[in-house]
Amino acid sequence: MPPLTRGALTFPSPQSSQISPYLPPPSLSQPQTPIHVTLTFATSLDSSLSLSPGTQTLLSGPLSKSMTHYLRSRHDAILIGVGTALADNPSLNCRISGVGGYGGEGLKGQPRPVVLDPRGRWEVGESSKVMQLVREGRGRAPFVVSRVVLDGGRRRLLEECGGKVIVLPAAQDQEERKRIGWVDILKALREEGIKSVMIEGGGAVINDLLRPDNIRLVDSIIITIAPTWLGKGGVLVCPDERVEDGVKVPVERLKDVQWIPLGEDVVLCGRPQQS
Ligand SMILES: NC(=O)c1ccc[n+]([C@@H]2O[C@H](COP(=O)([O-])OP(=O)(O)OC[C@H]3O[C@@H](n4cnc5c(N)ncnc54)[C@H](O)[C@@H]3O)[C@@H](O)[C@H]2O)c1
Ligand SMILES: Nc1nc(=O)c(N)c(NC[C@H](O)[C@H](O)[C@H](O)COP(=O)(O)O)[nH]1
Repeated sequence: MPPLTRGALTFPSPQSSQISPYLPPPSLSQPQTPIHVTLTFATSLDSSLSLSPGTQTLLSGPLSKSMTHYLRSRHDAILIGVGTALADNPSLNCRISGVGGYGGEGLKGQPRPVVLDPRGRWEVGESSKVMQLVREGRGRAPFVVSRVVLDGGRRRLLEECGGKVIVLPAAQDQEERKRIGWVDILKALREEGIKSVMIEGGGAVINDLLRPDNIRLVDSIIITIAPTWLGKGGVLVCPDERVEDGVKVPVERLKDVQWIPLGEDVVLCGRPQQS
């Protein structure tokens, strides 16, 4: 057991064993289709991710927060939408004791941050926590997935520290041309050597992944439910309704379900029926 380092977290092994079956195996020899995807987020009892768009709301208690960092240690990459990058200025590193920067060697165990930013809205600058952690040797440089080539300044800043911009075309077969297809996004990550990704949100990203044509790409879903209501006006997890032959049907129901109490929160693990 490495010595506890400043800010390092631990996650108890009884709970990590319960969650492990939903995570990518430690060495993914068989390429997944195209990679292992875990969708994970924290929600209130009224299905809100935050009090309002553009604000960060702490929902997870200390134990479920540690779980998130355990999940981060078990994936090659963490992906968020640009709305979350702008609202939260997140660190997107792993702070579990024993990973690189937290008692471990180099950047071992640190996931690659990926920001889905189709129009290049994220300012990758000195004030970004992700970049501060890169400088401190406590996190990897981010990849930005975009439809546009970022300006030279931002591109250089990213590339100098090992990050990059991945430019992908807009989706062809979806009604919203602003989107990038998830198959294309996952394939591009696979080409970068990433075999597993945890997708942390926010609302637009989660609701997009819950569409019938996208949910089949998700291997596992791990949701922290906090004992609080945030009220109207929050950022909701509420995908578009699903209609088949003119009749409304459930969007999705999970299989292989487990409920794991973690402090005052409960964590729901499951797999989509269609994955
Ligand atoms: N509780 C949690 O676990 C949690 C997790 C993440 C974020 N949040 C909260 O969610 C809020 C942000 O959510 P949001 O919905 O505003 O933003 P978001 O993070 O979902 O980002 C939305 C943006 O992502 C891009 N995007 C999404 N899908 C895309 C696709 N298929 N192709 C191309 N681009 C795509 C678009 O630019 C879109 O505007 C914040 O308040 C944040 O604090 C909470
Ligand atoms: N598990 C979880 N519980 C929460 O209560 C909450 N607000 C988030 N939000 C997820 C989102 O991705 C945030 O941006 C990161 O949780 C910021 O966390 P870091 O700075 O990277 O530790 N996630």
